[in-house]
Amino acid sequence: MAEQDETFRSGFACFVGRPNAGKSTLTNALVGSKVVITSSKPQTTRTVVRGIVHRPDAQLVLVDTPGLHKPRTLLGERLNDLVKTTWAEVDVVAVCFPADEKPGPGDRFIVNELGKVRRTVKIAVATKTDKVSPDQLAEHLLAIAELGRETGTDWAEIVPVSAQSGDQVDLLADLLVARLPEGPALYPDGELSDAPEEAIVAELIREAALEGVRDELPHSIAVVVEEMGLKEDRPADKPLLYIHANLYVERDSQKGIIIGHKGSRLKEVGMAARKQIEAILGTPAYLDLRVKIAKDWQRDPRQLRKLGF
Ligand SMILES: Nc1nc2c(ncn2[C@@H]2O[C@H](COP(=O)(O)OP(=O)(O)OP(=O)(O)O)[C@@H](O)[C@H]2O)c(=O)[nH]1
Repeated sequence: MAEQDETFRSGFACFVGRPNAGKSTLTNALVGSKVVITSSKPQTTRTVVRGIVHRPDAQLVLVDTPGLHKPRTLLGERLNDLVKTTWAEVDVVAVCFPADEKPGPGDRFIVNELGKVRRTVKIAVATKTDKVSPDQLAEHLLAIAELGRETGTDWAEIVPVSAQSGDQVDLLADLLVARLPEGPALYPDGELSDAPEEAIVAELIREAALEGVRDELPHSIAVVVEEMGLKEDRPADKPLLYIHANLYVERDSQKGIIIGHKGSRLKEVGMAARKQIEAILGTPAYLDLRVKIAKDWQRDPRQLRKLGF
């Protein structure tokens, strides 16, 4: 009997490519009707969740990064550093090369920079394949492979797709999902439009806190983001997002589980949550996490309101 693979995967991918490469259209094609655009304040976030692909076997979160530019100023350089930080934190980066245009210097620059981010899986996507003949497409795929060789970039896959006709879009989804780590869904299923960033941050902290202790603390945990904003004393090119969040449990014993020996577990929770938050919001973050006891909050309407339920 064939064994069924019941692994659930979740993680982050981003599309990069020169302007007009077809990134947005492809995102929409992958996400389908379930488009989720989280509202975000441009001054606090540099990465935006563009869409979430919900599948029975996986959740793929597509994030946006600002365009990478040839740096002409120090600020430009710092911005590019931020892009690279995001690239390093997502699980897979897909570079889009429109099939109706030859890869050029702009593409080379992006691929070169991406090549410096060693760990992240890179996939090349030949977009807009409906616009070219099979021969032209073959030539295009060879040019992408060649660009990979010249820049020392190891393409995990080279996939031709047409977001317009839908051709190979499912295959691309499969290939992206295959590169995600095993893990639970990061967002609730279904519509999540305009989820405020605070709610996303709270959910990520909650997930991190429950990791590994789900049996001991089934639902007795709530997270409230008390304060969140860019620190004002930072230079514009070195933003730091300050987040103060309270983690509420019901009992003293639960507090002990969350905090761990000499605070070791809480430290891990904070680090794991911070990494996810930074990957989603694209800004380095400082997370001030405190554990509090809200006795029997699950049964107390006043407490529940305070906790945002
Ligand atoms: N024929 C065809 N056109 C496409 C396809 N994908 C995108 N386009 C068109 O190409 C143009 C650019 O597509 P976008 O998805 O906006 O490209 P983008 O990379 O997000 O562009 P920027 O936001 O400028 O970076 C639009 O006019 C799309 O309609 C495709 O698969 N086939």
